[in-house]
Amino acid sequence: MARAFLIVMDSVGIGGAPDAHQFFNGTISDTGANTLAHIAQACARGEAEDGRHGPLALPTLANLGLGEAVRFASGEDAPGLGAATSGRWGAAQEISPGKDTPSGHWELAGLPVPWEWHYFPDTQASFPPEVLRAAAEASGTDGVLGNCHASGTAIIAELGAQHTQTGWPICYTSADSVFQIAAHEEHFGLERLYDLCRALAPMLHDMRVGRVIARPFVGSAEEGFTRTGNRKDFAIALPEAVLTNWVQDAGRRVYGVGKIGDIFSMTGIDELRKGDDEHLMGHLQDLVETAVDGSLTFANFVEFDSLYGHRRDISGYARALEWFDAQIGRLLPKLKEGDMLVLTADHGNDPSWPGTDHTREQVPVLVAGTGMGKIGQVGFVDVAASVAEHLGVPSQGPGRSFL
Ligand SMILES: O=P(O)(O)O[C@H]1O[C@H](CO)[C@@H](O)[C@H]1O
Ligand SMILES: [Mn+2]
Ligand SMILES: [Mn+2]
Repeated sequence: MARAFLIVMDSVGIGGAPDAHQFFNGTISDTGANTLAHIAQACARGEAEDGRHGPLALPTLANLGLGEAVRFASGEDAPGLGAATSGRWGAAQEISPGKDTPSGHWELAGLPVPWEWHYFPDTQASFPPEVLRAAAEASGTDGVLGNCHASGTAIIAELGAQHTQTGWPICYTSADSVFQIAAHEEHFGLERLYDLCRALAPMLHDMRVGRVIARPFVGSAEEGFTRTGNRKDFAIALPEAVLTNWVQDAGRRVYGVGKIGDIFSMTGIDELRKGDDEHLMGHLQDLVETAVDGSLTFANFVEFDSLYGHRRDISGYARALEWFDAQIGRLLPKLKEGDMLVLTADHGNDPSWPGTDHTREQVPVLVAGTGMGKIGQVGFVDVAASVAEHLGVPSQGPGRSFL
């Protein structure tokens, strides 16, 4: 029986979103942002030489049609990424009014976000007094630090010492609909940080804030502060059934890999495997060998976004892409008869763009296992419809299969 592997390369956008101009932060819009093309162009110019060298080398993804998808979506060149030779390729546009992880994944799973997210303003005080009061009360402190838009690594460098002295949690946000709380794992306590996030989540979800995110860190003022892998997202619940539910309701098994569990609040997921991207790749390789007939494996590889996109690290992003490409190259020959593997993304995060936020872009849709050729223009929801059709389960969303 057919199996499906749906793999999200977090933030690997390919430019060309027709509504990019609407994503304007008061200084610059996302028009022209192009994560993949700008990385490839920087590599070709010899400007991404940290831990790697030369033009971007993604032979497996290029064979599946990644270079073609970039050129199709945006008209921009992706040097080093030649013509498709083995896969089916297209470019997908998002309609949800958000360029964040939940919006992208929900829509890829067949559900465009049916509401406007609440965003906190990029002003001197980002959060309203009642939210600040609730945060201080729930943490048992006299106040909170931060209360602003920030990069997570920058704000712990700036306020980490004050946090360990006062015990006050660091609350910050971004261009996404998020309320993030950074706190020291030992001084403040990891479980206490999770409890704080859990306590605040209902109030923030009622305001249509998509996620409350625990951002624990360790270290000292002398040695510097570093975030740990114990990040935890408390996401708003999905208002309707999505691909994972459709598959599960048809009596099939659904494997989640990485952040998928958090993003879908575990709805429709039978089994979740977690870890850093290297471990996730091990889980994926294992699932290609062991996932049961008729199953869906839904994976997210987040480090493109979290370690390199937000940090505006072009070399690091290129290294991560080259590592990922080599791993997928090892995995494809292990696919079984009847398997379909789809590679896509949830939004952009152009490391050459000003700021540290996501960028509104189209995303690639690369399909292995169902022949080759151009799919062309599709919507995010069409990914869910296509996976459902491949598995032979009823598609309940607005998408149309491109198979
Ligand atoms: O700068 P850090 O803390 O990594 O924050 C990033 O992580 C958040 C959640 O993915 C995004 O909204 C972005 O702001
Ligand atoms: Mn994302
Ligand atoms: Mn992100």
